[in-house]
Amino acid sequence: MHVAGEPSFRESVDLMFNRAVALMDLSPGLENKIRVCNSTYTVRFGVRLRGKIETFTGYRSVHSEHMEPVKGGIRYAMSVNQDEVEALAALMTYKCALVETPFGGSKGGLCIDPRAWDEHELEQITRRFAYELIKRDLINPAQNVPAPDMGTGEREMAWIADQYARMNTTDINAKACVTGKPLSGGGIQGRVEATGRGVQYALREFFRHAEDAAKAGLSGDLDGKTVVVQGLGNVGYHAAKFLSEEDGAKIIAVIERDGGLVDHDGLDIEAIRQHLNISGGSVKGCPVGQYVEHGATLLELPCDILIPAAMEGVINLGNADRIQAPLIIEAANGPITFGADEILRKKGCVIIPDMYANAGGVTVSYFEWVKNLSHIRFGRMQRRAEEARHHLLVNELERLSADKGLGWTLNPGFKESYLRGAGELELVRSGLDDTMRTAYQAMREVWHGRGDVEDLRVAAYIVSISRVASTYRSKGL
Ligand SMILES: NC(=O)c1ccc[n+]([C@@H]2O[C@H](COP(=O)([O-])OP(=O)(O)OC[C@H]3O[C@@H](n4cnc5c(N)ncnc54)[C@H](O)[C@@H]3O)[C@@H](O)[C@H]2O)c1
Repeated sequence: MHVAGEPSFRESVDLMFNRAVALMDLSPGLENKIRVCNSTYTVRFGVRLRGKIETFTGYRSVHSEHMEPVKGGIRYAMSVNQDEVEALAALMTYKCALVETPFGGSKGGLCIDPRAWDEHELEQITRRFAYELIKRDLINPAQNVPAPDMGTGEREMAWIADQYARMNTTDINAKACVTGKPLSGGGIQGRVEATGRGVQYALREFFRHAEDAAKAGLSGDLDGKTVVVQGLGNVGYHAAKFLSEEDGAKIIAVIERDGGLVDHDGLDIEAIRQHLNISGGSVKGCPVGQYVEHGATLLELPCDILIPAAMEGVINLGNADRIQAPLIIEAANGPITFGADEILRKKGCVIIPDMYANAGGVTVSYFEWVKNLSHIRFGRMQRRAEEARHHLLVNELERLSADKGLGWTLNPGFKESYLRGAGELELVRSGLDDTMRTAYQAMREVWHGRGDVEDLRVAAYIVSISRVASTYRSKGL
């Protein structure tokens, strides 16, 4: 969503980057090297469908290869364009650096309305798109590893993995070419809900710091907090479900494409999701809550926490001054434009930035990638011999990483659970929780520790950019 007169999504990301580097001591050359997108491949391919040839346009951007493989989702939407894909790829670079997953940043997209095609047609289109990217090493376990994003999920990732395996029959690591796969196809437990789970863990961590919550005029924990969620897709649904079912938060409004639902006593998220499944994604006619036709106006509802979890640019110069939430957590990528960010900051609104807030997805994708490369199942160990093998593997991974200067570090929570022989889901959750806490601490130290950093977004950029810069300094360009 782009409002006339505002910078594009990519320009908005660059302007936010510039705010941070203005407070850092980087050479202009290195600063520019980190900011720019390394490459964007555009592909136009034809597929014979419904008796005629349809031409589709897709992209895969690689923002930074300071670490490889590069990582980032593939989005299916009619609004996909080069500017958007490059902005999202840049955010992936900063996100991976912030949560210390050893990846560079990438992103892909296909201009398509996935709802306009049947499943077998989508499979044909996805396999052809994947073929174009695979043959150029833009999907590859060692170089470029996609994942789901808006409009794609486990199903599309399974098709991509299978397409890669067919084209690379001798690659023993083929499964690691993409993450977010179904469990039966080499996926990992907890990946589907990982981004929403990460939003929950991020909010829990925020409220653990009374001083931070006080900056938004809030206190206590999540219990009883009123929440508005935009987008009840993968990220928004899981975040809303976990916050309401496990933390006692009250979801008072949900905003979807064709309207919104309001109930000041709290909405039943599971019931809305069931309605969306039956109605094909429409909230109209939902027996839960009161229907509001112009859903976007609900972003302006008084509430404690606003969670935009749909798409970029939804909080912009057109509505920023009417937003009343004192705390916004960017579950979507780029939901607040550069101009709106400034207005909200001046009003005292605290924003938990996208590169941190939605990093749960890439964090668990990292675990899935490690699982695929290790070729052993994760989870509770039955026999001591097997346990010993796992100990060896963890130690070996770390030794290899140190020897080759790869900079891989196994996150401590993940390693501890792994060595204890915990179940796979426990392993994933504890690793994710640990990651979200550690990354928050890193941002917080910069936010509170320096007199010139006024918000969490700039703090997050400073942490990320410093890490990317130090990789370049140690390895060379
Ligand atoms: N899926 C992931 O693991 C992941 C990870 C990190 C970030 N993200 C980001 O989160 C956001 C959502 O991704 P997702 O995977 O949940 O997508 P999704 O396709 O599963 O869900 C998106 C939801 O938003 C709704 N929506 C779209 N446009 C809207 C609008 N203008 N107003 C209200 N609702 C609208 C859709 O109907 C859908 O229900 C994107 O910005 C994506 O880049 C996703």
